Amino acid sequence: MSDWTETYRPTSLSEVRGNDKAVSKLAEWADTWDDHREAVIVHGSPGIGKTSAAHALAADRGWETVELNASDKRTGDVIERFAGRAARNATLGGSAAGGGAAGGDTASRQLVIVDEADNIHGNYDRGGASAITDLVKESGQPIVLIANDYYEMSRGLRNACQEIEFRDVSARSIVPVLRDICRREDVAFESDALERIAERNAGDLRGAVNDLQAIAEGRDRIELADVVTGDRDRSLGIFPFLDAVLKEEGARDALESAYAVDETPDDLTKWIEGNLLKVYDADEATRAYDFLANADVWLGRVRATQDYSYWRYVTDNAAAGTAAARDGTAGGWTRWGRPQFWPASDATADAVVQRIAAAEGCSMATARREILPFLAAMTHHCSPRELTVGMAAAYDLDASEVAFVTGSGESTNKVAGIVEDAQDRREQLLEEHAAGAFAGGPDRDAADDGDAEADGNDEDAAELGNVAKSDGDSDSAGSADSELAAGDSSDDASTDDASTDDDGDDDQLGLGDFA
Ligand SMILES: Nc1ncnc2c1ncn2[C@@H]1O[C@H](COP(=O)(O)OP(=O)(O)OP(=O)(O)O)[C@@H](O)[C@H]1O
Repeated sequence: MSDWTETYRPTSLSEVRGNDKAVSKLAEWADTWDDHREAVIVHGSPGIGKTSAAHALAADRGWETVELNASDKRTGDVIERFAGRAARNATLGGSAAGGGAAGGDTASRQLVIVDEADNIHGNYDRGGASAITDLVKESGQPIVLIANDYYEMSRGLRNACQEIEFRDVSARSIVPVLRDICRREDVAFESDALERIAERNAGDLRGAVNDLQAIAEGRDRIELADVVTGDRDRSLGIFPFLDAVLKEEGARDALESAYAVDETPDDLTKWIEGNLLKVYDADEATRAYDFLANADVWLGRVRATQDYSYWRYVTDNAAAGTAAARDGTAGGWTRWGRPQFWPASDATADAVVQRIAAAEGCSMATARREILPFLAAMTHHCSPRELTVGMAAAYDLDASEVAFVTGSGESTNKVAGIVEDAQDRREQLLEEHAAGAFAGGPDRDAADDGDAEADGNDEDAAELGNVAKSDGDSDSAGSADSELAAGDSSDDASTDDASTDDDGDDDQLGLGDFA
């Protein structure tokens, strides 16, 4: 049987269900392209017809299409070749014509469709999102950028484009599509059954069509009972599973859902752990982490004994426990992400782990397994910001590394601002630190006041930031060091602050310095 989502893909804009306003905006964008020459970002949840609408638009206008995937590194080059400067006077087929760019012969235009455009950052390796923004601005052909998450795209790119939001397709609009397919496939149906399929796919038309096809296989009539049984029988995808455990189901149902997913308990545990904080509040997460810790203990036992019967306790804790830790249910659509620490060979992960291990004096394995997950949980999506800045400063993380730990988009302003502040923080601390060690700069006064904040020896340097020492000790240590510092600094302390900047003693700093 061919894939029904392909067989019944809309071939004209008039066949795209729901989103009438968005569809007419898209048509208007295309028809006025010669006047504005801007790209458009079409965004919304998966499976609601964004890509189909772009193709249908081209078909209606008689335009060729070029479909590119933003997560493919070559996409930037391809856009540059076909839609960038070079395309000003030539069409994709190579004909230097009055087509596309020159206006007039719009029939020979090509519509460039860039899928997963919210993944553009980090994957386009020649200048990142800003380079692609330039290409989009200068494009000689209309470009449709398709994205799930509009705000994952850089502000520059967003500003350079028009925006059209596609909303989830209501169950009411999904049912007629399913009905139509049943008629064309000669499958009889009970209306309740189609309604049930539409409802359980909550706005995702592609999901509904896929479900319909799975249930219709081997049947010439679909009844409600088939759909309900199908609910239990079908192997559950990981995203519906996460919906079930983290948002919708109680412990028992969540456990059954876990059995229906085609993933091993250790992978399931990672998926749950990696996505928990997207929906759980602090209290729920605290309870859930207890269960996940138990799951981890049982995973350890499986590894140690190779007795896979223990897996059931992993699933009990990870699925049923985590579901039980939730206070209520949640709705809406959540962008579930792959667990962050799977690619053990990932270069960014390795760089971060190395930096943590060096700073904390622990092994890479400890940094990877025991520290990194905590940092990720504490700074999820860069919140709280102060702590994230502290972490970035402590381990000298760049934007890709902050993005990796926090799960935020690398090219977002949020991450860029944090990296900048972290850099300032490092410089400031080094300056303060150096000033204390040599008592040269403005901090000299503080040292003289007996604050003892500027103790320059290594031991205390490691504690810098927690240096609110008790008075007893600090007085003598402080004055002794102040004298030493004064002596040391006699050569250069009278010069301006800059002389104290570059001591190169940043290896003395630890996380405590920044948090
Ligand atoms: N609004 C719609 N009208 C008619 N069919 C639709 C609609 N939305 C989705 N479909 C069906 O689902 C399939 C997938 O839709 P499409 O690829 O356009 O979704 P999408 O929103 O681009 O998803 P993604 O963000 O995952 O790329 C289509 O081939 C079609 O069969």
